[in-house]
Amino acid sequence: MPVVSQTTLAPPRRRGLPYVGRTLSYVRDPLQMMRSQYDGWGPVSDIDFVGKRWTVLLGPDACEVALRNADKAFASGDGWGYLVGPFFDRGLMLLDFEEHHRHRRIMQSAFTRDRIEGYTAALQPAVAAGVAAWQPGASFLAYPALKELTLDLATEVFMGGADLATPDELDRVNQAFIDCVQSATAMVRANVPGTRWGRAIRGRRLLEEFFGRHLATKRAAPGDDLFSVLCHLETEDGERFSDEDVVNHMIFLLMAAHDTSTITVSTVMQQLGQHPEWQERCRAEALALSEHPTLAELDGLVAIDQVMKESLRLVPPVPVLARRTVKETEVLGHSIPAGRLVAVMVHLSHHMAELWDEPERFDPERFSDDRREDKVHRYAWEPFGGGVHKCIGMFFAGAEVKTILVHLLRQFTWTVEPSYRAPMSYTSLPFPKDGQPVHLTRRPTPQEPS
Ligand code: HEM
Repeated sequence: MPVVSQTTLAPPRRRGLPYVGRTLSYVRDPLQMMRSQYDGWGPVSDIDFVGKRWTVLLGPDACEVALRNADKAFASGDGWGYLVGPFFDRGLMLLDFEEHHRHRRIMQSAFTRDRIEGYTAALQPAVAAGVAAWQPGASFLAYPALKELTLDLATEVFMGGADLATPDELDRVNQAFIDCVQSATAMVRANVPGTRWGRAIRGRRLLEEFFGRHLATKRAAPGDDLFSVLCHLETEDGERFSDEDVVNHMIFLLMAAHDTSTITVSTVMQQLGQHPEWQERCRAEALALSEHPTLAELDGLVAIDQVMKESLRLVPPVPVLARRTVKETEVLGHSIPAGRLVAVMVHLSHHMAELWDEPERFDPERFSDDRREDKVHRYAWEPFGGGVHKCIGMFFAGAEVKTILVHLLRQFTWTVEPSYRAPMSYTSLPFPKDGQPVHLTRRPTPQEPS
């Protein structure tokens, strides 16, 4: 049966500057760029972006077609591959179809509830100590402090502790990740010294060498950290990851987990700093938990959960998902040829007045049981994506974000100017360029948790 019907039209094309196209508009203000694209050109249209022609999908109906991928026309690896492929080569998100299914089946056992309970337990002392070391002040830069904290947590939970490497080496590993991620919107996409792409190539080499060097130790002794777990996973049919697979998956997992969780907590801190009533509600929940909250306790949080979801709505850490068509296909009456890069712009769905009541307002209760605005459309709220590539670390991410928030709320209070709008960078995953200052104060008489 033909997938593309006789009545389909090519998507309308919005022309921009040669080669650069709409890249600068996106980097300046992605939401504004998406809105103007949707209002003027509809849910399916073509643009030039970072040197290529892309079909842009906007709104939940169009995003759903690509993410559900019913006719298996959209490949993730070839889409993301254009943006960050050489640097996250053969990470789970870069694999497709049968091969993706096989690797995801093996990796799934690293993300069972039991495993996440183990990782969450390992997080608790590390978060408590990390947060306790913060030096409060009137212009405390929340974002870099959170980034350092989540990197330390990744070292603990993903790699099995700081014994693996010296602080200097960990700094180099961190920088290598940053270089790899920042390649996404590079205009020069070749190994030219001094360019983002060139730095990313060196970053990838450093990461391969780092994980390759520690692999034998992890293979030799089973442990509870993710690196060891990946080395020892085996399905019922005896399928395991090769050494190369483990290195590729580790590099991708650390990238996938790090900036995403950091920006989520950072957005929550901004919002709670501007909405003291919500900060107090969340603090009351945090103080009611045991010293080292279990996964079940974190699951029972109501206000903190709503605030986290609302922050992920306002600032989705992955605003656009990349795909490439492997055959001609159709989206909402528009034909898309084989081989076309496709940008699934989920960010806009989070801000559409058709889906959300006053979308620009911070209103966590929209996620409460009696409102559930996110249920208006299956793809209205999609910070973790959808379909077969939906984030495998979603539940772990929730546990990590909540753990950090619980410890922050117990140890500190903070405020943020009501008029403050974070100046965001969108050259890779979003982050506040000014480090997101907050007025942070240690709580005078921290109540002992019950
Ligand atoms: C708030 C934090 C996070 C957000 C918002 C997030 C978001 C996403 C999104 C949107 C995707 C889908 C990409 C696509 O379809 O193109 C994804 C995939 C993925 N994420 Fe996350 N992520 C987060 C945290 C994590 C963590 C903590 C881990 C691991 C511990 C992780 C591991 C992965 C992996 C392996 C994939 C690829 C899944 C596949 O292709 O089958 N993520 N994530």
